[in-house]
Amino acid sequence: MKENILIVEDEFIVANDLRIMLQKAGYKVCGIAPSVAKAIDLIKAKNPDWVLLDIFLQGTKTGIDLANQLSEMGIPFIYISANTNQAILEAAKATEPYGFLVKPFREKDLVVMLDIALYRHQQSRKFNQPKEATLREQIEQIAAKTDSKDEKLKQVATALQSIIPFNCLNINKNEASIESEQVYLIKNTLNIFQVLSLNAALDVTGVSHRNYRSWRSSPQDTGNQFYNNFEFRRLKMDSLWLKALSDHYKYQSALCYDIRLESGYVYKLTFLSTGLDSYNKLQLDLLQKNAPAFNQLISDILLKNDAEVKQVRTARVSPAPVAAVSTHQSFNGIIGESPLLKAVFNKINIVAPDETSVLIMGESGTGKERIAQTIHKLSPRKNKLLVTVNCAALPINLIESELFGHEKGAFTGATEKRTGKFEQADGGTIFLDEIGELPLEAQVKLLRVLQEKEIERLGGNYTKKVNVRIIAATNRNLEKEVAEGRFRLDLYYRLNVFPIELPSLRQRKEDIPILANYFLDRFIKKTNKNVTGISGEAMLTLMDYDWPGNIRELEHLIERSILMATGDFIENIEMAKLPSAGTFQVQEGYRVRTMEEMEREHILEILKLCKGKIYGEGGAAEMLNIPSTTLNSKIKKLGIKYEYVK
Ligand SMILES: Nc1ncnc2c1ncn2[C@@H]1O[C@H](COP(=O)(O)OP(=O)(O)OP(=O)(O)O)[C@@H](O)[C@H]1O
Repeated sequence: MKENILIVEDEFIVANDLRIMLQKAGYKVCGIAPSVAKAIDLIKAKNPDWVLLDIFLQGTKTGIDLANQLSEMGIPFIYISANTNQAILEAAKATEPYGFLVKPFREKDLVVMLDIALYRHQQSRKFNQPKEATLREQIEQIAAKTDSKDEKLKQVATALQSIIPFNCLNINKNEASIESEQVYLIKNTLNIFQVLSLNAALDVTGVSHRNYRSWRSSPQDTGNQFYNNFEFRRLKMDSLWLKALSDHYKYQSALCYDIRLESGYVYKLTFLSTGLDSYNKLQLDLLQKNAPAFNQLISDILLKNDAEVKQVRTARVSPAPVAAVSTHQSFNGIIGESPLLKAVFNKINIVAPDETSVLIMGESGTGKERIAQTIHKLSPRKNKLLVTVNCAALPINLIESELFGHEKGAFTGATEKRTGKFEQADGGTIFLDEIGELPLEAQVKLLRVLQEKEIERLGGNYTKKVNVRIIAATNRNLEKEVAEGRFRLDLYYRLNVFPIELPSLRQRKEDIPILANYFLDRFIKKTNKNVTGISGEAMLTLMDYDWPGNIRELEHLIERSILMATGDFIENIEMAKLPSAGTFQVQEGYRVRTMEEMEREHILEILKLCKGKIYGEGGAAEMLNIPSTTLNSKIKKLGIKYEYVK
């Protein structure tokens, strides 16, 4: 039995057409609502599994207002609207729908959109549940320990990082006087959490008790809300204490959430981050879902011990020389302990045992391939092959034959039958690196492998079932590739079921010492140099750099520095010079575009500019100065479709 769907649409004819299409596709339609109020009534009465909703409806409320309520109720939804105004699309996108279908649409588009949406929803349900349970369990375990309250709070702060990254968390009883419970969990430059009482925080920031008391009277009604960038600056104007704290520690965004205890007391959680744009609605939803865990944190840890919170002063410590040691704490060979990386480990643990496709996103050199290897190693497929394909390195005319194989005589030069990478990976995993470089024709075939689990060799007229898990990686923004017609939307949705975003090295600088130490240890074993460590000064140089080449750059730099070192320690670090403007450099991993690709991009750009018009005055043919018949045949040959131009 297919899902029960509610249609929220004020145009009766459109709603009725939709109903007929859905029923034909086997779905049950539990009602049609022309307004948000009616939709809420129907949701209560009929309990739909999904909602299809238009944006502009009868009454004052829009589909976007309803979408926010649907998220709170945990009901997935898809927009169906004729509206393509950018600002409205942005607002709709922020509600995180499972899809957006632009009217008018074909019946086939609706069915495909729903099919993909259902699939993604099933997957996200599967992966979200254990995450919520984990935080509750973790806090339960920490609360049960015999450690001191400060120690427990530090452990909680670390555990929380996988859900909400922050540099400071303030837990504060509403309407608290200066003596009452409030605590600051502050991450210092060495990535260690410190527990500060209010008095200690005042001390560190140099704010007097008198000032604080007078500032406290200023309105603090932050509610459940996030404040990035400009909003954060405005928030600071409302609370001078927040301003003093944030200016001292350089916080630039906040996420506020109120927790009501059974006793009726309300505690305010304020997460602060040094990032400009660190918080979003998704994290507010996560806080809401994890409210019982925070309740427990306050009741079972914060309020358990009435003794004064020990004052710990922050101090900027210059790192001591780091000596190379041969034992490294690692997560299956992935070095690093930053909360951002730990969040990645958490995701790997969740997804590795599953069959789901994984999409790893991150800048070049952040370790995407290493993550793929670890997922394979921790999966039930570990005893089978992990086949790696670098899509960017394949010659464009051989990509399909490389991936799917070919029969003898399939094309000129195909003198032998060839088994493709997918067949080689049968039973195991295929890692498709730089997936954003895959041409559209190969994308269609890849989609087929994902949907039907079968491949077709070039020149073969039969299909073959394959059982392959797909891990893909990209350093491109695939959403942008989709928007520009270079990447198929349906393939993107299929691949993006379980995204893992790898932070750049500059986002997790606290990992630099441990990584540098790891590479140092690895390389000194290979040389006969007597280098035993990195000086504190040299380490500061490493910490101050921005690392455009990420871990790969650090790895090469340490190798070079060992060779250059003259004493026991690496004292001098010579950072690579960035190419000066105007110098053309082919970076590692960069693929030179073929003439055909450049031509395709150029034509697409002009077509967009002419809004798809080919012939006549102001048409693309005129702009490109070629006959429209030539342009037409190029469009066909290059596989440019009308929908890419819109
Ligand atoms: N966390 C880590 N611990 C230790 N070494 C790492 C880690 N991450 C990456 N490396 C090393 O850094 C180098 C670059 O990593 P990798 O090739 O996985 O990056 P990538 O993101 O796939 O790069 P590209 O996008 O250029 O393909 C490799 O030598 C890898 O072994």
